[in-house]
Amino acid sequence: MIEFANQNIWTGRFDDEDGESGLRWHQVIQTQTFDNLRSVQEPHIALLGFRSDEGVRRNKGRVGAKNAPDFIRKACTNLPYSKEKQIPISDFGNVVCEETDLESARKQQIESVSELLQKKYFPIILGGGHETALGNYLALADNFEDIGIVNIDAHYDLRIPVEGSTSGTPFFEMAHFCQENNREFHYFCVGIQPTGNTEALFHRANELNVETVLADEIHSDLKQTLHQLEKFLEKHSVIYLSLDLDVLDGAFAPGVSAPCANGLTPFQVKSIIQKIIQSNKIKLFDVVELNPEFDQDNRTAKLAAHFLQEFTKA
Ligand SMILES: N=CN[C@@H](CCC(=O)O)C(=O)O
Ligand SMILES: [Mn+2]
Ligand SMILES: [Mn+2]
Repeated sequence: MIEFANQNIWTGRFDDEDGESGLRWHQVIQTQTFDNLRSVQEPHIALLGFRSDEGVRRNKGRVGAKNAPDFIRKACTNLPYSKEKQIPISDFGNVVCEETDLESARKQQIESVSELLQKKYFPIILGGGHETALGNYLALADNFEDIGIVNIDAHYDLRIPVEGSTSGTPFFEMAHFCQENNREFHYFCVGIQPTGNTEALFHRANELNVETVLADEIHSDLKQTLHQLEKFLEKHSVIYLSLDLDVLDGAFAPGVSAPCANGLTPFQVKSIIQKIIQSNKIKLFDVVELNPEFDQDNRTAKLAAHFLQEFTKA
């Protein structure tokens, strides 16, 4: 089910005395539906929420991520916006997971994201638990061949879907899809915590040729990480970027299902994101695992907004 974009979310402070240079997101965002959607000729962001935490529930996590998309929008509403230096943003509302029917919501998600890609939008998908990632990847795979996956996450999310798809299985399911469809699986996972992944997960990552950067490696040499990332970016024509907010230290990002010890700083995450944007190859970004119920002063949602601002730069 698709829930129409709600213009009432996009309200905030007005600085009319400053004219155009005082603009904020809520003054420029356009709400849109998929009816008669036309292709865009210039770079244009399409925000789409994925209101689901069914994957988190199935993965025995702390539910609440289904309400994240509107909290992220709220955190974006007062961000400054320059018509000259930023690209247009449209809000397409939310794909909604009804009750436990993640599979139907995913079908809708693949259709909607695929349409946005075909109409040349840059989709930014607001999760949702990390189950959000699978539909995004499958939509990309419908439209592009050589996809490099970058996941900024404390966890590999390479669990075997024993009882169906969960927030812990999406990258395993992508690998499985690739095997079934004779495609290559290229997965670069950055921010991994040895305390957050069992030996089985490290082993699976190794078997699937996953390129891993540990959180500690970033703490000791961010430049080296960016260099390693650059080499991965060079090898692929299309990049899919997923950001699981639990990669950030729990002190910065308490509003997640599984808060992180020894996690990354906002600056480290932003540097990684900037490097990926500079490649000009990114076709889709998702930000997942915000759980507003555990957030403090909306600081995790504000971090998500802080990172989203990077993608709007022309
Ligand atoms: N999205 C994935 N989450 C982690 C959760 C870990 C935890 O609950 O501690 C995982 O499955 O590995
Ligand atoms: Mn995680
Ligand atoms: Mn994850």
